[in-house]
Amino acid sequence: MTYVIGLISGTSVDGIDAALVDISGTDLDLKIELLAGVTYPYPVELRERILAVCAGESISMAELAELDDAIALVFAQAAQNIQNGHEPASLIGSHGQTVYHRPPGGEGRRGRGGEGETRGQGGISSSTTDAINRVSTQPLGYSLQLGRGAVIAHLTGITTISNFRVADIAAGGQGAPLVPRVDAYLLSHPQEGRCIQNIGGIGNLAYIPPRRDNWLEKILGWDTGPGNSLLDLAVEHLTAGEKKYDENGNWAASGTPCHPLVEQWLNQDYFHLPPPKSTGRELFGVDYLHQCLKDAEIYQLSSADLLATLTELTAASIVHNYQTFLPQMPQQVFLCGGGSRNLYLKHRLQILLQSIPVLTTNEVGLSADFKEAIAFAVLAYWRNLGIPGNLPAATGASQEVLLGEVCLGTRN
Ligand SMILES: Nc1ncnc2c1ncn2[C@@H]1O[C@H](COP(=O)(O)OP(=O)(O)OP(=O)(O)O)[C@@H](O)[C@H]1O
Ligand SMILES: CC(=O)N[C@H]1[C@@H]2OC[C@@H](O2)[C@@H](O)[C@@H]1O[C@H](C)C(=O)O
Repeated sequence: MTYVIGLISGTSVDGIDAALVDISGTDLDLKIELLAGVTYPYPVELRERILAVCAGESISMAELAELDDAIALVFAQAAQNIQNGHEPASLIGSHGQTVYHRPPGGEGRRGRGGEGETRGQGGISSSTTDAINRVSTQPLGYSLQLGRGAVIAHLTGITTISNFRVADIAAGGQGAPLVPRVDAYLLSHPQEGRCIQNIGGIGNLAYIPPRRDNWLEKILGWDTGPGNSLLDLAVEHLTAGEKKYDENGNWAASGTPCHPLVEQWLNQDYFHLPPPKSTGRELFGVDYLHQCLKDAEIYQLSSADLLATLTELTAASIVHNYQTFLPQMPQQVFLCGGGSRNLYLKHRLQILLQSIPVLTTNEVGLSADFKEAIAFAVLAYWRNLGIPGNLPAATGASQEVLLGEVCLGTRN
């Protein structure tokens, strides 16, 4: 029995998902039990500051330091609170808050894994020379998550693992998505091929073939495009900030999607980029939404029609990714993330996927709301055991690497 806390706030910036998880096993025998799952909302002012930075607002180094301090503090408080009523945890895996993500080679383009190790004649190895030359011609990705682990470890007294993305990026990967390896070990099926589709601010999938033969080598994953980010921004725009999202998709359900607009938007580069690929609000954020609003003007859409059309973009982009980049369609699709609560979006996905059942991970015993937090608890647990956490087939990294930097707590 190992009690681990997983902490994450994602691209929706809706709050800190905290999960207290009892973990056992290592990979094929990995087992988790969710003991507690709570989303701790950000203080309003802090959320606004984070969203401004995510939208590209310039801030000074002093402001960046203050923001990191504030985020680390609320993450540490979430770690303390999630343990109430339970045995203390021995480890924390904290994703932190993404405020900037640049895929290798710049936005929307894929990274390239490194070459294998070939020793030179003395001096530094030729692979080191190759790696240095490669970085000078093919820039690495970059991903910044605030809420540094050292502060969380000090405040909680618990060893904290954080900054999970940088090692994969250093190996030429996208640094995201990182959950596919966890999804594979927790949600594979002996006969059924499955897609585990997260719908957070950004959508991302893990494709898990049936658990037979060399199935582990065939697992795939990448970011499909927008999840809720454009929808949330549109609702905030339409309600002057009164509402943050479209509850159950009810508003969108009262409208009609404009299919010519969806086709126009699906023609954009990101949706045709072959995996590995990752994205964020840098692409599917405020500027993208403003362009969508301009595109929509000629169709004179109602608010409901606009939301129905943005919902259709999310649904159609997910299905487009499956039809274009998967070796074959899955037998089942399991949704997770807050978007899995959007009943209209789920309905549209079911219509577009026809006979392929669209379920949620709740129906296979894994919390759709806290799966990402659980995943970072598992990634920290693996890091602590010296087990790599990335899936090179998903991120494009040149090799498996240990994910996360370890900050020792005083309590253990
Ligand atoms: N009842 C609901 N109806 C419709 N949408 C909902 C509902 N509950 C949550 N959501 C959507 O889910 C979003 C939060 O989802 P989630 O917490 O998975 O995002 P995230 O983890 O921050 O994103 P990412 O996975 O991209 O990092 C909300 O902003 C909202 O758009
Ligand atoms: C840089 C970053 O935070 N990316 C997120 C984002 O949110 C969803 C999608 O894009 C995913 O790739 C990733 O997070 C999840 C937890 C991942 O790494 O698997």
